[in-house]
Amino acid sequence: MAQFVAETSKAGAFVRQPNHFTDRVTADGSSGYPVESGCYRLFVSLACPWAHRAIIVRRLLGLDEHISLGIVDPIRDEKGWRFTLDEGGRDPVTGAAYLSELYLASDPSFSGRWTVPTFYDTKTQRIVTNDYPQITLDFSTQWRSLHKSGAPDLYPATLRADIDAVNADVYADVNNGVYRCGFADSQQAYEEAYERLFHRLDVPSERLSHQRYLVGDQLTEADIRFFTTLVRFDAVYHGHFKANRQKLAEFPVLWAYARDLFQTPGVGETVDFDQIKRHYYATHLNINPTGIVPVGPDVSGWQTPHGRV
Ligand SMILES: N[C@@H](CCC(=O)N[C@@H](CS)C(=O)NCC(=O)O)C(=O)O
Repeated sequence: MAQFVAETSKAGAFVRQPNHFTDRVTADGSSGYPVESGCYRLFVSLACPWAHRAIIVRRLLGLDEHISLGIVDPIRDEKGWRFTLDEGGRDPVTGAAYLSELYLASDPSFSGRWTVPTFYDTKTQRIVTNDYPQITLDFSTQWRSLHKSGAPDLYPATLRADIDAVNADVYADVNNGVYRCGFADSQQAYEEAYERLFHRLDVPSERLSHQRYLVGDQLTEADIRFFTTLVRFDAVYHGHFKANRQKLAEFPVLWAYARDLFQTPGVGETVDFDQIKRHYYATHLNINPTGIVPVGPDVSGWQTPHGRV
């Protein structure tokens, strides 16, 4: 039985649902949602790689001063993401007990999965977007007036074409590729996803042996997107999703690269291995019916010197 039946093809491959809310916050406000400090709330799970991108970019750009963060319980129940980490089991800003309440208040006909990240406007009390690839690009380009001084340019105009090309491959074969391994409902779909995943890990391994970052000589959106999958690799994807040709720690270049990113101020602090493991192992019960969460791996290696320059 597939993890998500509605998102499984006849051949047993996982085909991710499209994003439903695709409005945008813009610098000039032409979208109806202007950039404004203190108005918007980002709902995340610390376990979720798509949400993790937004957490990291928000932090690196200093937008944590301007966009509040709502964190759901890493373990969903049959009604989805819950605010059980908050006092009284309700999000303190919206009063919601479940993220689904915000989806249905924004669109009563919504019938897909309620997903994080969700970007919410506290003024109109509506979801602006759950379009995760656009959220971080807009943080970089539209929210510039509120970036902290010295914030990195994670999506520089001159590198955008390269960043977009790398992101497209990494999305298909790595970010979503691990899910295509884990949620495959046939041997063939799993093996295809597995081959593509490890091919796509071998290619940047070569590139990263002579350059510090994926595109150009600076940290960009491409590195953040790659990182959120790499940091989960040994803890969950290797075992739970059967992405097990190698562990990340067995790829010398990629492992050093990932540690370099982890040790970048603002990045490692956003990683919560406990919530990551509990979410995957205790939520996808089709894959792990006992719900037992593994004790390992030892994550102390993330702090060891990476030696990259
Ligand atoms: N919005 C995208 C990606 C975001 C996403 O998949 N988030 C996961 C967590 S990593 C989620 O919220 N899943 C909720 C669910 O499966 O019910 C999608 O719809 O597939």
